[in-house]
Amino acid sequence: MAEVLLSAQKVTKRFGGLAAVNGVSVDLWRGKIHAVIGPNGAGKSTLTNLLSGDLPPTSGQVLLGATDVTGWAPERISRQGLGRSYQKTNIFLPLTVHENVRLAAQSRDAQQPWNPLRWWPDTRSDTIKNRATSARLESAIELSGLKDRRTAIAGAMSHGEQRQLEIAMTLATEPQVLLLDEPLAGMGVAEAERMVELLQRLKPAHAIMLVEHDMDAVFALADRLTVMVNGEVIAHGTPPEVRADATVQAAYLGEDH
Ligand SMILES: Nc1ncnc2c1ncn2[C@@H]1O[C@H](COP(=O)(O)OP(=O)(O)OP(=O)(O)O)[C@@H](O)[C@H]1O
Repeated sequence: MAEVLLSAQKVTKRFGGLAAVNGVSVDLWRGKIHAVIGPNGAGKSTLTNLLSGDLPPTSGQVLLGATDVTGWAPERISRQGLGRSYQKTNIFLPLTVHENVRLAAQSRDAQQPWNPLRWWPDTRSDTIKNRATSARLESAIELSGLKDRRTAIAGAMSHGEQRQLEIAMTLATEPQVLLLDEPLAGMGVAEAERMVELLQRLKPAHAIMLVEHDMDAVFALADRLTVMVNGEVIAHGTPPEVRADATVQAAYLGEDH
């Protein structure tokens, strides 16, 4: 049976007098893609930041599995199993695909200060740790579809491949929950199709929240949608339910969808 891996309950974020996110609740299920859509300034990025710990909520609660992570630092939430990609690429351009993903995989080890084996150089435990890191690294490269590009310099790759690499780096930390902020932004048709395939590959093992402006991709991928306008949820449901919603039609989707 599918499980809820992340539950945001009535989260609110105020910036002075502005409620950028106002009492929003979202459940993310393993094996499901939950898209959050809305016009510019609707609060989608702010909501993502509240779930990842990049911003503390003014009120409300965020549960990761059974753990209340409200107010935790992003690194701690990441260790607890949440990975996110950002709108702006986070990769090291002079390094290869392999080197970038290795850094991300190693960052997971470096994030375990309580692990006494971490300080033991050249021992069997070190070898075991390195093997675990390598396994994470290889599976992230494979899953992201970059197996044949492992020696490519990141800065010389296409925009679409750079976004794939960013997802590979997120996967190297072995997240259960993935928050993806506009993974298709700026892509051509072929690149967007490749990214849609990648998201479909990631779906079975992860709970995914997708913030995306490309409505064709959203309606092709999403199991559930939340529609935000001015920080508020104006509709939520399955793609057919949302498409048929008169408020959504008027406020956002227009007549094309
Ligand atoms: N750090 C901040 N300080 C003050 N206001 C902010 C801050 N971050 C966001 N806002 C405001 O909060 C509202 C929601 O912004 P947000 O970036 O979350 O929207 P969005 O739906 O992600 O938009 P877009 O689709 O353009 O990325 C906007 O009015 C924005 O100006």
